Amino acid sequence: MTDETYKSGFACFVGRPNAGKSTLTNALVGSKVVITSSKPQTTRTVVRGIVHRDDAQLVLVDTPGLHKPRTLLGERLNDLVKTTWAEVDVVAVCFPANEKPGPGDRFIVNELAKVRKSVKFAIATKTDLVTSEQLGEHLLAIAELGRETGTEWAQIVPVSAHSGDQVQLLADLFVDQLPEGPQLYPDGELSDAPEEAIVAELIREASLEGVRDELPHSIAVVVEEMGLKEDRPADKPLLYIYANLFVERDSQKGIIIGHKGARLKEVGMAARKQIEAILGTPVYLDLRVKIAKDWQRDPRQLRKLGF
Ligand SMILES: Nc1nc2c(ncn2[C@@H]2O[C@H](COP(=O)(O)OP(=O)(O)OP(=O)(O)O)[C@@H](O)[C@H]2O)c(=O)[nH]1
Repeated sequence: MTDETYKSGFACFVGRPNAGKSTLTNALVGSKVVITSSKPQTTRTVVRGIVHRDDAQLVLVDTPGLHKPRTLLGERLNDLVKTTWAEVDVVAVCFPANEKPGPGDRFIVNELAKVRKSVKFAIATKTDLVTSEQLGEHLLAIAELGRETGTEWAQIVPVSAHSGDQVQLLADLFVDQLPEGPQLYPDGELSDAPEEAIVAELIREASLEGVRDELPHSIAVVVEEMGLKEDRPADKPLLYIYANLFVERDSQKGIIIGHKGARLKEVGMAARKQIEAILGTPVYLDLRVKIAKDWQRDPRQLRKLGF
């Protein structure tokens, strides 16, 4: 007799920027889709990807980075992160194997240690970038960080999202932690995000390319209108997207738009290519930059922008 118990639940990746969380999410989901939540600005709220298996469904939730809050947005984001940690079945901290665990990692692990009831995994990501000796040292450093902070790692797992090494094992270990439960999403669904949210996130990502340090949290994207153009033949559809990109200040507007609009044009093209690849339809993207003054500090504007 086979065991027919079906399991379902949630896991969430945390880690410093560039730790490899999104890439690992994609590797687990098995699709190059950018996976996002039901709200705009998803990497800052919650990002979900869904791993479908015969025996289980694993919903991956991504959270924004935790940081020292300086604005109302910063505070809300940190609260959101901790609420998520307490609600998921597993919290997995990603430590890139090619970088020594540092103060940033310690900060995250310390905060996580305060959330007592969650099951915690440590993941050594990007293992393809290091030798086995280096990986060994890295794993010891992770274990040590656990001891120092009073964090009990249920698993310490080395993986490479690029080569695929151990990705399957990681999925199995996640599933082991899930409770018995029903299928939460229909077969084949990769994300519960409405298309508008995916599109907004792709535009935001493209607009941050190369200016992340200058404008870390200052950009919000709202898709105002999206639909198939009506006057097109059925075999030549064109998706019309009208989106606003909000920045806080005039100077930021200049950065986004660039000299004679050159940068905005690049952003639009990069975003359009990504959107077309994911939605499978040619896209006409109408992108405008607007100023929503100090939106991060203004509760009304935050609500309007989806926070
Ligand atoms: N060699 C190698 N590079 C990787 C691997 N996983 C991710 N990367 C690279 O590391 C960089 C960061 O990866 P992301 O997945 O965007 O990292 P993240 O943690 O989601 O980053 P944030 O969104 O900034 O928090 C990208 O350039 C990836 O291509 C891996 O397994 N091997």
